[in-house]
Amino acid sequence: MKSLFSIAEIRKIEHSLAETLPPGTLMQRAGEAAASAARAMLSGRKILLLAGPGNNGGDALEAAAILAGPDTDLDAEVTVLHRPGSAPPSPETQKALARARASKAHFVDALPLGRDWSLIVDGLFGIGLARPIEGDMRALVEAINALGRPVLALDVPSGLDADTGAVIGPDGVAIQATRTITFIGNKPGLHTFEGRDYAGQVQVAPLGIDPGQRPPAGARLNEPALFARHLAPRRHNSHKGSFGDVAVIGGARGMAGAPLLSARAALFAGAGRVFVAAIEPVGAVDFVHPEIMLRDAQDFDSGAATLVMGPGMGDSVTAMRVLFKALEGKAALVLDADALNLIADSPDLQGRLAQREAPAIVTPHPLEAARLLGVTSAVVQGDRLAAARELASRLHAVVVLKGSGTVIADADGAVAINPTGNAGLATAGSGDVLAGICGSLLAQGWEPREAALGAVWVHGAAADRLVAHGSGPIGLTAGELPAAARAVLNALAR
Ligand SMILES: NC(=O)C1=CN([C@@H]2O[C@H](COP(=O)(O)OP(=O)(O)OC[C@H]3O[C@@H](n4cnc5c(N)ncnc54)[C@H](OP(=O)(O)O)[C@@H]3O)[C@@H](O)[C@H]2O)[C@@H](O)CC1
Ligand SMILES: Nc1ncnc2c1ncn2[C@@H]1O[C@H](COP(=O)(O)OP(=O)(O)O)[C@@H](O)[C@H]1O
Ligand SMILES: [K+]
Repeated sequence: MKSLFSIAEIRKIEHSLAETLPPGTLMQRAGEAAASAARAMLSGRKILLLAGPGNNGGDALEAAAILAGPDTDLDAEVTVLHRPGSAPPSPETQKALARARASKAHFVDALPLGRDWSLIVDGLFGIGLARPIEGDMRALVEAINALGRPVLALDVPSGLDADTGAVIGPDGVAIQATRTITFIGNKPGLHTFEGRDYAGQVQVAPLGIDPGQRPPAGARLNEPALFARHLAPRRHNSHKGSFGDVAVIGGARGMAGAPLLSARAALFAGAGRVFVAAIEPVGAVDFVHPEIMLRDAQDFDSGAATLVMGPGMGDSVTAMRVLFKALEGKAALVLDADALNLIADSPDLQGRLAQREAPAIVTPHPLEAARLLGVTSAVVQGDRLAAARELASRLHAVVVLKGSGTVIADADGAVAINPTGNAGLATAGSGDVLAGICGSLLAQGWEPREAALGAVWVHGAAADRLVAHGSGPIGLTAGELPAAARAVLNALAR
């Protein structure tokens, strides 16, 4: 189980362990794990360890004591830049400091210039940082980032909020790590918002704590195990009616492409029949995918189809009317883009959505989520997990809050962060494709939460696959995603 622990949850675990383990045990184990991670990353001889005033600094000092200690076989120059605080360090940090001082590690007070570090270990601040990094420390962080050398962050890149993935501000800075070794359990902030960029590769060091001993975490990473039960191979004796109908409603004037992208994605993700009901119809057939049936939204009878509403839908009276009709009806819904903006403007529509019985998945990007919550997008991004949870509970729907490290939340408060995908997805239309995949999986009978988890995972993996084959991240187009998503889904089903 890929649990993600909040800082409060980690502190609780730490307190309960403190009653059974001899003092300093966890810091020693953290130092050992850090030292072996450093050795695995090292190519060269010069290691610089940054040790801050708290226990994160203690971890770095333990690591230095091991790397430069009497038992080491490492042929390396170990330098420690220690920045004590005004308050005395914890007893375990004091012990670590004494051990590091007694080793062959060389202590410096300022960043030595002109040294070509093979590896920098960041033990400035961990989960105890509660205000922006300022003054000398800020200058140090900026100088380290400017060196562009490999950096191993201990627990969390210094300056990053392990709960939210935001750089702690206002006007804060954070260490740009190549790899992060995080202690006891994985943390949400390493996987969403700015976290993925600052943390680099994330490795968990459980410090000898049996995962079964940890209390359940409030969040987790998305993975195929969460939706695998829907991935059974198709029965031979099946027909198009076995895989559901999807109707994409959108396409105002000048926006005809958006619903077509959703529809193609729905088709490639396996829906039996796919319609586009356009607000402003532009043609009788999609010549690239004539499988898609084109209709006029004004008089379209969607029957039992799953509705994907919003791509390029606009805010016309017709758009409003079809949205209202859909909210009145019993169809499973995916609400995206303009459908969300219309709902954000109308407390009545929000109430109707919250009171519906049928499944609904809403897929806002941060600005759409902000409009729905009546806050700014900076507030949403400042705590993406909280925003997604709040929206799911208000709308009584599964919420997919898009962006780097997409957050999936349901009305029961369960939250997952998606690990697949890359910046190639930052291109027009990729959200339309995601909405289409969500609708397709819903139409095929997936439970809403699993449909959202599956769609987001597959959508991101499709982009990763395209990048692996050289079609991105630069210049990746949304139109390439459906075929790649189909390949990912079939590989999973096999
Ligand atoms: N949890 C566990 O079980 C384990 C935890 N372990 C490790 O402990 C880490 C947590 O340690 P921690 O609580 O001592 O906090 P930490 O991140 O070192 O920073 C706090 C220090 O920074 C200071 N300070 C704060 N803000 C500042 C600022 N802007 N500018 C300047 N100073 C600032 C603050 O001082 P003060 O706020 O009092 O001024 C205090 O001195 C955790 O991430 C992990 O690495 C491991 O040993 C294994 C087991
Ligand atoms: N940097 C990124 N890393 C991972 N996924 C991203 C990134 N940027 C965008 N995405 C994904 O791309 C899609 C963009 O959707 P959206 O913003 O609605 O775009 P559009 O409206 O143009 O289709 C979402 O699924 C989002 O999660
Ligand atoms: K750190």
